[in-house]
Amino acid sequence: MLIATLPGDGIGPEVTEQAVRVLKAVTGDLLTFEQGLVGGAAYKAAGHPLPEATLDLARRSDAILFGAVGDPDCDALERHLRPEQAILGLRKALGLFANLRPAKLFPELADASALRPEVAASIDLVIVRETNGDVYFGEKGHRKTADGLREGYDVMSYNEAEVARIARVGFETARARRGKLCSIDKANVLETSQLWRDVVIELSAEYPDIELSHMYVDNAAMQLVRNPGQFDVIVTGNLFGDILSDQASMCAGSIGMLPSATLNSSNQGLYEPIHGSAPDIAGQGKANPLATILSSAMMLRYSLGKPDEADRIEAAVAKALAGGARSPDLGGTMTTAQMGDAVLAAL
Ligand SMILES: NC(=O)C1=CN([C@@H]2O[C@H](COP(=O)(O)OP(=O)(O)OC[C@H]3O[C@@H](n4cnc5c(N)ncnc54)[C@H](O)[C@@H]3O)[C@@H](O)[C@H]2O)C=CC1
Ligand SMILES: CC(C)CC(=O)C(=O)O
Ligand SMILES: [Mg+2]
Repeated sequence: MLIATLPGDGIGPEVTEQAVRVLKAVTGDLLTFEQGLVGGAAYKAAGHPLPEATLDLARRSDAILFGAVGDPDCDALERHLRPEQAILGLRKALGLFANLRPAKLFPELADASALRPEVAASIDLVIVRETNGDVYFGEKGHRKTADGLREGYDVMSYNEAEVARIARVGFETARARRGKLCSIDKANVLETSQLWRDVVIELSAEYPDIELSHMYVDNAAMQLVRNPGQFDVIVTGNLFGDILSDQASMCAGSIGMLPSATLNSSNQGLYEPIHGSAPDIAGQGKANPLATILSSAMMLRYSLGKPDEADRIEAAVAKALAGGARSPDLGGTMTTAQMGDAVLAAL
């Protein structure tokens, strides 16, 4: 099976390297890895953040292991040449619309959570975030107002098919877990959200066994830190899911701990940590690779049909943490490679 590895920028290559080591240890010679250029690294080498060769590799692969993109050197480029367009472009080109972001506290990390340990202990949820639409993909630009003021705009929209498609993933995910789905929107203000809520309610007729609730996103941000244990599965749009998942990560100890899978309708998937390229710590061996290692476990489970190997990796991460493995974000001093070593030793 072919795995496209797209390390990208900043800490992306550092964390991806550790995940590849773990994948190789668990799968022997089952997987073939082919590396592609993406993000700022691709722009600098080939003049585009998502070169055709990388897109072709991604299309040919059985699954994609993605690091992160984003480079301060590229922040002044025209929007379509910026590194971040690579991840948006891959999600769109491959129809990767269902971004699953599980957030669960490893008990050993209760002290690393920003929440009191007894509150943090309850977090065990999955954010199902739509990643093919919303304000990220709407018409955008700069214009002048009638008064001659500069104005930026980004159009937010979802059509009913897009909402139903992701809502179905939310209902199915809830059915495989504790049976609770919370749809998060801003229907009190946004028409996009009103349609979102209407469609989710219509679809709920097919899922009478699922306990459906709705919450405005501002309240959801508050409830996530007040009592994260109330959530089982959250389904939400691209923008709200992006923000709420970073918040959920800190409830679970660190942004360096949260993995993700982004699936299309044929279960091809892109697997990446939820964090970005972290230029503030890049090149220093300080990045926590566990989110990427846990993403590789999701890859084995969702795209490669290897649930036992996925379990093995997750158990090894738990064992490494129980044995005291801690990178700086978790209050320790271990380097990125030493964290990888600890997981390998625990396999
Ligand atoms: N999917 C992607 O490729 C994403 C790319 N980005 C891009 O990444 C760049 C940096 O964005 P930021 O807003 O700073 O978000 P970020 O997620 O890269 O970093 C936020 C903070 O978390 C820390 N952090 C992140 N991952 C960590 C890890 N594995 N271990 C320890 N600490 C970690 C960073 O050091 C930083 O202090 C930007 O160019 C942004 O556009 C941001 C989010 C996702
Ligand atoms: C760079 C962004 C487009 C992506 C992001 O923040 C995310 O997917 O979490
Ligand atoms: Mg994000």
